[in-house]
Amino acid sequence: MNRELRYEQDRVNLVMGTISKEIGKLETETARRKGEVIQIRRHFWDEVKVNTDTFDDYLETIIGLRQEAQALSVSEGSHRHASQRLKVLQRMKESPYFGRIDFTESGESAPESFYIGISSLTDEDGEDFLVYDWRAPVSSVYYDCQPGPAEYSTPGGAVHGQLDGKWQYLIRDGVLQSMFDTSLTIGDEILQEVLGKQSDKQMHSIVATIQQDQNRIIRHDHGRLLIVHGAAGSGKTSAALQRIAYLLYKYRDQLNADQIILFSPNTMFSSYVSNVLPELGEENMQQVTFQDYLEHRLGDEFDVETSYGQLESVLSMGDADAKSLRVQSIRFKSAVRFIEVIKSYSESLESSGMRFRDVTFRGRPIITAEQMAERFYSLDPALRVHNRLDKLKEWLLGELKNLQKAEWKKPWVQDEIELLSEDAYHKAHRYLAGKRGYTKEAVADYEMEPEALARLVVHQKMKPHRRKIREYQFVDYKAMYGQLFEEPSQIGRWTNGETPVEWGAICRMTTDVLKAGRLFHEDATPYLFLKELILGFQSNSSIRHVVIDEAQDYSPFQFEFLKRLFPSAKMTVLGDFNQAIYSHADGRTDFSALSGLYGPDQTEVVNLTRSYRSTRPIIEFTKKLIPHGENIIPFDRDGVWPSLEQVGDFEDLHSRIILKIHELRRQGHQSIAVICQSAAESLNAYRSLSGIDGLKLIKSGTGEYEQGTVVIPSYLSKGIEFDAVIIYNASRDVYGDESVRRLFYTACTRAMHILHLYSVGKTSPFLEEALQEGALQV
Ligand SMILES: Nc1ncnc2c1ncn2[C@@H]1O[C@H](COP(=O)(O)OP(=O)(O)OP(=O)(O)O)[C@@H](O)[C@H]1O
Repeated sequence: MNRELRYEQDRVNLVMGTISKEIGKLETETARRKGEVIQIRRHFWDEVKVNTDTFDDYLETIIGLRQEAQALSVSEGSHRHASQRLKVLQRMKESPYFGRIDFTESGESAPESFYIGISSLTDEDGEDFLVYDWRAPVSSVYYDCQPGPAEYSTPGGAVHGQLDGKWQYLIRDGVLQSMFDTSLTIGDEILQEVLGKQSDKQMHSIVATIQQDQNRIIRHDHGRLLIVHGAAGSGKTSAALQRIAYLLYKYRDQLNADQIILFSPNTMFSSYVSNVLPELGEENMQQVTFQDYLEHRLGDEFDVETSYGQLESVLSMGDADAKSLRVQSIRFKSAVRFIEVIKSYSESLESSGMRFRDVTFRGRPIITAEQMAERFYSLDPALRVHNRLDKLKEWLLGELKNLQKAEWKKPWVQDEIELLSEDAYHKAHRYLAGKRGYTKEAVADYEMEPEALARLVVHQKMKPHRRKIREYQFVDYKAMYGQLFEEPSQIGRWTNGETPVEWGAICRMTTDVLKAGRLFHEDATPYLFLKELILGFQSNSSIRHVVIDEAQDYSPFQFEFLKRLFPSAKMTVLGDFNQAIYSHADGRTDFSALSGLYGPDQTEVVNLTRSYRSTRPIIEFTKKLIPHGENIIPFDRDGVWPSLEQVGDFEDLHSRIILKIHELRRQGHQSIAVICQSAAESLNAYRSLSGIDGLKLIKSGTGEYEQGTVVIPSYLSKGIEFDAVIIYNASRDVYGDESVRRLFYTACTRAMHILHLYSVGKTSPFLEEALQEGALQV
């Protein structure tokens, strides 16, 4: 070992010693805190005297409860904090840092060395930093600068100086394996090693090898909207997660993980990425799918088609006319123009067209929809729709009260009283006694008046009606959305006379589906949007950052909706239009439709063109599947070229796939995916290949990504990666239509090390260029 390495190893030893001591202290601390939490939980009620006899007793009880809850929350918080720090230190024990910069600040005569790791560490006195957190201001120099003049920003202003050198360390279990002068490019050697590994069940953080353009995304900190358009495998998801960790660090006094929300394509993806933040000692942000949100908001009203359901339906349509109609419907209803239609339509409701539902009581309408419409339009037209609805609501509640007065003498009330259970009777007695001022002890003295009981019975009977009115269930949103499609020519009012091609047929199709109680996926957001415009938006102001991954799959309509839903949030949008798999994105190649969302001053676009996931030969091949693929730059990792086997029939196909999987397993590949176009094709493939041991079928409901050998539909493989990918049938029959090119590209770009394609019969035209240019072995 040369002198320099020995010096560095000694330093590693010193840092490791400090880490071990801190771990020791923290282990004692976490055990103590844990004991404290258990103790408080166990004796929670012992410490609180529950007494509600008098108001003062009641108040004392509440105060006692609150104090105990506070003590519990403080102890739990300290325990959580200590455990998180412990986890980080345990990771640092394997590798305390990964980088170093030698930086001479202007005015200083000698450089200072800054060692960079996943978290900060000071010496035992807490005075000197042994390791700087990768998110500390000075660490940006490591990711951003080349030797020479350099600067970094701090809350107190920019710090200028000279970067004298930049080093990378590979430390395993406290032993320095190697160090590289990485002054010019960060991490080629270490990146090679990281990327050459087998894929994992879960995504990992990339702190040690963040690249300069990715760092721009991570540290971006101005404007409301950051758009990242990047090639498959360029690190969009990774950068987004690192960005969240960065924001949590930078704004640790003002921001917590609950105020950040990540929109994922599906729950399997959510589980796949859920490890990155905890690995860095941060709590996970909230994760949701747009589909879950739709289901949550609309599931009670409709059978809502999922995005995958929509995709499957388009993929499986044999009738070309029906398919074209559906695709046109999807495109029109997802576009910016339709947002304007819905807005104008909702404005038009101010003067006419509001639809209501009869309020019925005991099976007969007591206030009809027509009466409500009449009342609504008799209100001051200067009032906004939702204000008029408020007034209508008050009127309805008043009407209900009047009705209550009229009802109590009716015979049905006596019938109900006779049918009251003993328990219900006693409850009513207690309740009325309380209202008459009888104390608990004197309840038995109260003699219930029959009239009071009758009124109470009617009041109770009307409870659900009052609730429905308070929830505005008297507004018939369904009818109002349906009304938009009742008379096809009316849309011209809101589109300057232009009517979309086939609009009449789209209207008929939509009306039929709505009548059947279903809602097409493309109608779900517009429907919700209309509902919110009518009633006022239900927004969530506590969310400060919204991160949308696989954003090419969201329609402009959905973005507009999300913007209104989270009015106080900044948005980070990550996507790749070459992987846009839904019909609404056809023809779109970038996020320009989003430029109007917050305006150009608030919007920044970053392009990532370097791709890391796959070996160079795989990227060279996949580049040839898409327009302008030549712009994608592969990270130079060697590997075998993708290969293609044409087979005569499915029997032959299955026996070859089985042999291939055995071969791949023998070579040590642990995650192998047989990627099919659709769910239907996946099911067939799975049944035919079920002899392979441990084979799993991934379906749209699969919640957790399990590693191994899987059969998976192309659209579900988004965002995930596999050591080896087998394209089940890259034939003209399956991938012949231009509309599935992006789906095909998405499937092929999932491969890290090996990509093998089969084709039953004629091959897909998407492969022609690759075949001609020798980027695919046959
Ligand atoms: N700077 C980096 N250092 C190490 N690994 C990286 C880096 N950038 C990306 N990777 C790796 O490349 C792979 C692809 O990254 P990621 O999934 O974030 O890309 P993506 O752009 O979201 O891909 P896609 O759009 O295809 O889903 C992952 O294995 C990730 O760990």
